[in-house]
Amino acid sequence: MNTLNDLAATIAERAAADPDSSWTAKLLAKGPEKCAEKFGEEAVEAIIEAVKDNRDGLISESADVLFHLLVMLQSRGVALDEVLAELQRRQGTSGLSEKASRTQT
Ligand SMILES: N=c1c2ncn([C@@H]3O[C@H](COP(=O)(O)OP(=O)(O)OP(=O)(O)O)[C@@H](O)[C@H]3O)c2ncn1[C@@H]1O[C@H](COP(=O)(O)O)[C@@H](O)[C@H]1O
Repeated sequence: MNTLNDLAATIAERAAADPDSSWTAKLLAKGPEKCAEKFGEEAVEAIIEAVKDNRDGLISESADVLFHLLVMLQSRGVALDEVLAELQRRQGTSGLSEKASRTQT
């Protein structure tokens, strides 16, 4: 998890950097919609590798997905810690129980 935290900190720093000097700064300068679009593209690429059962491709594309997720969060001012806190809150709650509680009327 340290790697993700370190990457989120780098991305936050890049928000104030010159777009000509950094891919992250360049993407952030294009706005949240572009960051979201890029995240979607990377997610689709990861899906394709998973369907193809290409292990190395899935690892590589998953790294792209995580990086671009963090850029998208940065673009909307959401901290990684907020997402981790939500995951922490869900710990111990079965996904099946949670789904059942939502579908009951
Ligand atoms: N983890 C990443 C990372 N993963 C992917 N990418 C870049 O994301 C870009 C998008 O990938 P694509 O496959 O879409 O390539 P593309 O050239 O845009 O292709 P198309 O637009 O033509 O589809 C590529 O340029 C990758 O290099 C990343 N760029 C940066 N980081 C991290 O962010 C740090 C800061 O990077 P800079 O902001 O560039 O200084 C780096 O030290 C890394 O730790």
